[in-house]
Amino acid sequence: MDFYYLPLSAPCRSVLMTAKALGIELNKKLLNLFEGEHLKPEFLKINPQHTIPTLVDNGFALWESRAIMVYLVEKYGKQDDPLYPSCPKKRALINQRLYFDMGTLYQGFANYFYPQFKEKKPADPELFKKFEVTLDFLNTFLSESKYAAGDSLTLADLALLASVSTFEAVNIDVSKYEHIARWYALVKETAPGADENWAGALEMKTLIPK
Ligand SMILES: N[C@@H](CCC(=O)N[C@@H](CS)C(=O)NCC(=O)O)C(=O)O
Repeated sequence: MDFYYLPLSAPCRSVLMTAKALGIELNKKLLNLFEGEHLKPEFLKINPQHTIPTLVDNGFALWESRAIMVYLVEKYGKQDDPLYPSCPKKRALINQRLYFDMGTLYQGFANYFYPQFKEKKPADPELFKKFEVTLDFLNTFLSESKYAAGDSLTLADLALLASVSTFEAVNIDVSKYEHIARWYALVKETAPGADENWAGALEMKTLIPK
């Protein structure tokens, strides 16, 4: 399976951790966004939306990290795999966390951080406050269970771990959020592929404005 990615990208890292958890070997292909490789015709043929991560499984191309994660478990995981169990309620909770991670938490971070490195704008305290509201939500979710969506590690933890590692790498302190801090210490040590995730997250430091 070809996997187009960059280590610093949080969505790419969550797929890498999923593959690791499932014991899948990916044929990793670095795609350098900073050099515009994602806009070349050969990549646009695979993914017209030109985003990474992108997976190509025997001619079947898929992008959107959380869709890739779910595909990998459904195609290559165990029956009723604990990463994404078949019980509709358990699955629904995992999906809720995945959509929250994409549309609220990471979006809140991106709204605050991206203008600083993309447009060289100063940090906006109002946008930071809005981002903190999303961290409060995550803290509340994590006060209810050991892992992000119940008593065991699921895809929700892998996606959220990739995001929170990115925050830590760019010096956003989550230690004041009691439940995030407890959960983060746990998954950062124990999630499959956590080391590779952290090594990639550290590359985000290159984007911190000087
Ligand atoms: N929601 C998408 C986000 C993908 C995304 O925006 N990836 C960035 C890198 S982290 C990218 O490919 N940017 C290049 C572009 O959008 O042209 C996912 O989770 O896969």
